[in-house]
Amino acid sequence: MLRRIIVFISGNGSNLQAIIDAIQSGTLECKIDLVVSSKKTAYGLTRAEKAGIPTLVFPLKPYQDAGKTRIEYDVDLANKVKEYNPDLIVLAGWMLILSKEFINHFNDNIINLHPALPGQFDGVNAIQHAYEAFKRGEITKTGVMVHKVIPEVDKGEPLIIEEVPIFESDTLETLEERIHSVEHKVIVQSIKKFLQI
Ligand SMILES: Nc1nc2c(c(=O)[nH]1)N[C@@H](CN(C=O)c1ccc(C(=O)N[C@@H](CCC(=O)O)C(=O)O)cc1)CN2
Ligand SMILES: NCC(=O)N[C@@H]1O[C@H](COP(=O)([O-])[O-])[C@@H](O)[C@H]1O
Repeated sequence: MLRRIIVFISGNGSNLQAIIDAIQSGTLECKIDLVVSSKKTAYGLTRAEKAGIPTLVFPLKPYQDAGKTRIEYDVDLANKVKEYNPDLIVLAGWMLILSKEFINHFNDNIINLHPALPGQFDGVNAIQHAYEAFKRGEITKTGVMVHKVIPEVDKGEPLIIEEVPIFESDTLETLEERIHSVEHKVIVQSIKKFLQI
């Protein structure tokens, strides 16, 4: 029986595309049941639609505008996602912190892709922070990890960690390109490892 995943995005979706491509090439034997986006403008939604994958746009702003809480948002999102009973939820550029009220519905079956080494640059803009730290002479390398999702942001147990070198000749753009290339490989490896497929 094919294992079923749901992919969460908020933007470009190049990592979603890497998963789609791996499935279509037969490298990854699973099915994307749904792509969830926190942004209606996310290009990843176009990628999903082109691949025939159902999408759910679930922005936070209507909740904020209605004076509702992040918990209410998370509970409603969890109830929608639970209907699919996924084997795994993959956060691939999902830019919202999920509360325990969401996480606890899915029995630790949530993983997140983060463009930094464990404990190096948690949160948003990790690649930029790494580049600036390199320019200050504070680090010589960065990396990519996929980790289990727990309430503490980017503190979950890593599944895969891959170091990424930074060169003196790098610009932020060349470093971003190198990191994204590693991400597209690691995200597929992590799904295979987690699902043991
Ligand atoms: N409970 C968890 N939720 C999420 C995790 C996690 O490890 N535990 N990983 C993140 C992904 N992520 C880094 O890898 C990350 C994304 C976004 C933020 C953040 O500060 N978001 C702000 C909004 C920022 C914005 O709108 O630009 C927020 O949620 O208020 C931190 C880390 C996904 N969720
Ligand atoms: N803290 C989470 C975070 O920074 N995630 C990062 O968002 C990008 C999404 O790219 P994509 O939309 O092209 O897949 C990726 O670089 C991913 O590591």
